[in-house]
Amino acid sequence: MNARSYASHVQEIESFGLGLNRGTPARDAAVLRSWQRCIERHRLDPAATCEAYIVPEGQLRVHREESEPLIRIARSGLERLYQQLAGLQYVLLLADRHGITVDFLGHEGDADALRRAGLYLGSDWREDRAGTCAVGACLEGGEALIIHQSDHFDYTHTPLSCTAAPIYDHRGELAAVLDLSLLRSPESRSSQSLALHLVTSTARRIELAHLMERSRSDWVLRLSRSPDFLDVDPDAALTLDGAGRVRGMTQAAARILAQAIGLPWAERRDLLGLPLERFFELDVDGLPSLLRHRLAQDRIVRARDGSILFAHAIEPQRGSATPVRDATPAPSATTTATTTPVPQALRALSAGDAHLDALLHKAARLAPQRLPVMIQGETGAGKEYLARALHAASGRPGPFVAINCAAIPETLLESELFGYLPGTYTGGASRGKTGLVEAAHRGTLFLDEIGDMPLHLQAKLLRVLSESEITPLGARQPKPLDLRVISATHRPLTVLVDQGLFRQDLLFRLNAAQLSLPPLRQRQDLDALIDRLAEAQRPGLRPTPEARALLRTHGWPGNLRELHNALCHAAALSEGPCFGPEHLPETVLEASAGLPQTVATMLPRLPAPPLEPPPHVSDATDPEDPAGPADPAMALERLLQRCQGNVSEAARLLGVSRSTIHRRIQRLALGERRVRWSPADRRD
Ligand SMILES: Nc1ncnc2c1ncn2[C@@H]1O[C@H](COP(=O)(O)OP(=O)(O)OP(=O)(O)O)[C@@H](O)[C@H]1O
Repeated sequence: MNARSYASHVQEIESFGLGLNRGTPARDAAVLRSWQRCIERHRLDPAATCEAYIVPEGQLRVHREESEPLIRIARSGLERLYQQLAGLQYVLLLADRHGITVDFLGHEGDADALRRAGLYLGSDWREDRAGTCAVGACLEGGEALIIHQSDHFDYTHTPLSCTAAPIYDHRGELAAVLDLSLLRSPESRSSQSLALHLVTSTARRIELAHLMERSRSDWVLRLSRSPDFLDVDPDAALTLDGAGRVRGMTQAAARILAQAIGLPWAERRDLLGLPLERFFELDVDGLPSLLRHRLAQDRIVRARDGSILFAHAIEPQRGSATPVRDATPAPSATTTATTTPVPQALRALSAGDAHLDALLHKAARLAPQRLPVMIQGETGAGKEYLARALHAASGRPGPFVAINCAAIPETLLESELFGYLPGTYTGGASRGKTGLVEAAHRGTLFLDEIGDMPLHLQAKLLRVLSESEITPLGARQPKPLDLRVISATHRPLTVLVDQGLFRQDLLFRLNAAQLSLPPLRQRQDLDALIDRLAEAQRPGLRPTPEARALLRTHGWPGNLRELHNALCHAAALSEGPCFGPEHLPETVLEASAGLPQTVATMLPRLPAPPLEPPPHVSDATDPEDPAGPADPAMALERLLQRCQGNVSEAARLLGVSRSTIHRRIQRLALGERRVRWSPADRRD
């Protein structure tokens, strides 16, 4: 500790406490308010220093469980923000309303330093414990702010620069704080202005996503000061019941409503239940005129305080008369007096299919246990989604690490899985490498396509699982490991066991519990799924009756992946609130051949599909055939499109194995990355 700067830090705060330098222009007003609270309300001593505090694991689990719906919704926003800042050493924390970090993204290479500094899962940043800090001060003041270096009250935290924004729930209650922190930062406080902007806009988007998710049976009114990004990234949103009364709002919407009627911000909860016409020259009957079929610049509303806004109304979802879900479970896949409650992460996977709901009840009971689970299902049926939801519902503090055993070349699989010490390999990383198995310590290891794992690695994996410890290549001492394993396969593993290609003892260990996902063609919730996935593409987007008829008729060999792709296609080609048959991919349109004449005549004409693949199909689409298209990535992509993303079908056409196709996908960087881990997961 640098004695001089420690002394001057303490002296500045003590002088402030004595009223000697109040109003100093060098400090932001929010910082001074927090210092004052620390001294007068929390009775903290600036001379006392205290290391960051990480709550015990059991306590963290309770906090994560309580925040689970928010964590799930916030996660993609967090990941996008983290990617935007890649390489800048920022750490992202999501803290709950009690100041406990319930989600975290940071570079695992710095894990020890981050944990010591409190930039870690479970860290407690309440102001009355940690003194002035971004999370604590944001929770107290309810405003976005920067707490830069010596703004911190406790000298221990003065190397950090932290920027935080509040996340409010639909009732206007402060629900969480999003924080962007740096272990080491430039001297100038203004260097964090961009971080302030990013963290504020991400918090706004999380609030919007949260509101949208819980408002399926309500009208949604989105508002912006300018028409430019109104339909894609509005400033604010509120939800209204059938009588036009306010049921929910984002923070920005609460500010607009409060300002419109001159209500102080502190009384924002009183906005709920008031009719739309109290705030605007508009009532519920006027909402249809604000649907997206009109140009954004023509959708103008005037607030009662005279301000002008641009608006976008979204109708309640048809057939979704279900009351709003919050912590309240939906009628299916949910709670009864006698069954385990189904956590939101799992509930989100079903749109009302009875078979799937039963499976999700079983999954909810399995989630908190360490029992290995085997997920079976056709390609694209959502095995990895289910594994992620099991992890989210497990409360395990470590990361979710997914490995596709078919996608990693056999020669690399061992080092990827188990890691190695420095100097083990010529050409290996000089610092050695942490394997993916170890990276999943205290979290969940998802082994996709487990049937493709070579026999000698099966033996090694079995040892790791039986002994709960791992010995990286080149190491003498094993390291203890706390792992939950979920595996998935579309192959009949018992047949592989009979053929001597899969170890029976490993199979017994991996499938202690089984979950079999139904293929999409057997699900009863297809209609609701179509609406949900279309909504995710573009709010309000729906199929025309003809397009819906086609989507219902299609056999969906590529399951949810294929449905997702079809709706991306439809969203990309259509404009306005509806998409028709002409916006669907050809593979779906081909189903029109089997439709009743009345529907078939409404469809666009297509060239007749060939009954057999043309004889040159394997040449023309083989990405490695010199006679094929010049761009192997394009050829492989075309082949996969033709097979609706069905890797088995593509492999059959090319006469190669599924793993070969997976390897080519990876080498040519097509589609999703098949080996994934959260940025926080790697320890090398
Ligand atoms: N519950 C879901 N809701 C929305 N989309 C989903 C869902 N499950 C899966 N998808 C879509 O399907 C795609 C494939 O999902 P996932 O990777 O979980 O399938 P899989 O069964 O593991 O596939 P594979 O066997 O090919 O590895 C996802 O990227 C997503 O687009």
